[in-house]
Amino acid sequence: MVIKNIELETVCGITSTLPDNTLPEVAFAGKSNVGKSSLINGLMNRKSLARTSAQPGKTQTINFYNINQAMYLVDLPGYGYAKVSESEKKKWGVMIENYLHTSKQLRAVFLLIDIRHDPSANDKTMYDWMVYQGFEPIIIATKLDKIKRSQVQKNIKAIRTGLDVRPGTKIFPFSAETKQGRDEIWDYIDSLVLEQESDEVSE
Ligand SMILES: Nc1nc2c(ncn2[C@@H]2O[C@H](COP(=O)(O)OP(=O)(O)OP(=O)(O)O)[C@@H](O)[C@H]2O)c(=O)[nH]1
Ligand SMILES: [Mg+2]
Repeated sequence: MVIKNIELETVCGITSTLPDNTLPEVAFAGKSNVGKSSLINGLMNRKSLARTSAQPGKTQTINFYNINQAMYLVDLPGYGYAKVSESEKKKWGVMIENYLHTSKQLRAVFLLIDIRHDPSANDKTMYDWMVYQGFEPIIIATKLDKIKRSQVQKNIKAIRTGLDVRPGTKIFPFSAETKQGRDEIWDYIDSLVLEQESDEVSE
């Protein structure tokens, strides 16, 4: 995707109505601080359009970035952030699940896992829930720059095992620091969006 034009078009809080978008969407889920907003900045070639923070719990709304008037990248709040109250956590959970459940334009869900750590129980619950909802989650192993190159395959295997992913599940390693993995992720997103365009032509 050659980025020509980006707009943060919609920001949805807990009580907002979700937009009735007509363009395809791809969404990025994962625990707080895993690097969702940083990945979206990396994909958009922007330093800080999506706000990021070393403190978990930065993104508290669902943010829709319109790319080239062709599609949306959707930044979700993280789960598993200990400092948020139980009731707040529940509301965020409901907001995320409601979006994933009801969006008509969602073409793919990416689940981000920190490449340094085995997936947590929350990660596994999220993965299983997505599969149960009929998604084929694509995994992005984030913070690739934080481990040695010789560790990469071993850690990716640990993510595969920890989530017990379905055979054939794609796992893309990515670093927001070096942008390694960016082109592969865009190629994959492009293939999803272009698929829809060719469907429209043939209809
Ligand atoms: N070294 C390194 N740091 C990263 C990478 N991706 C994210 N970070 C850092 O990790 C922290 C969290 O990144 P965010 O992008 O805000 O994470 P998030 O998943 O959006 O977090 P919430 O919005 O709180 O759910 C920030 O300090 C980032 O700079 C990466 O690939 N490499
Ligand atoms: Mg964020």
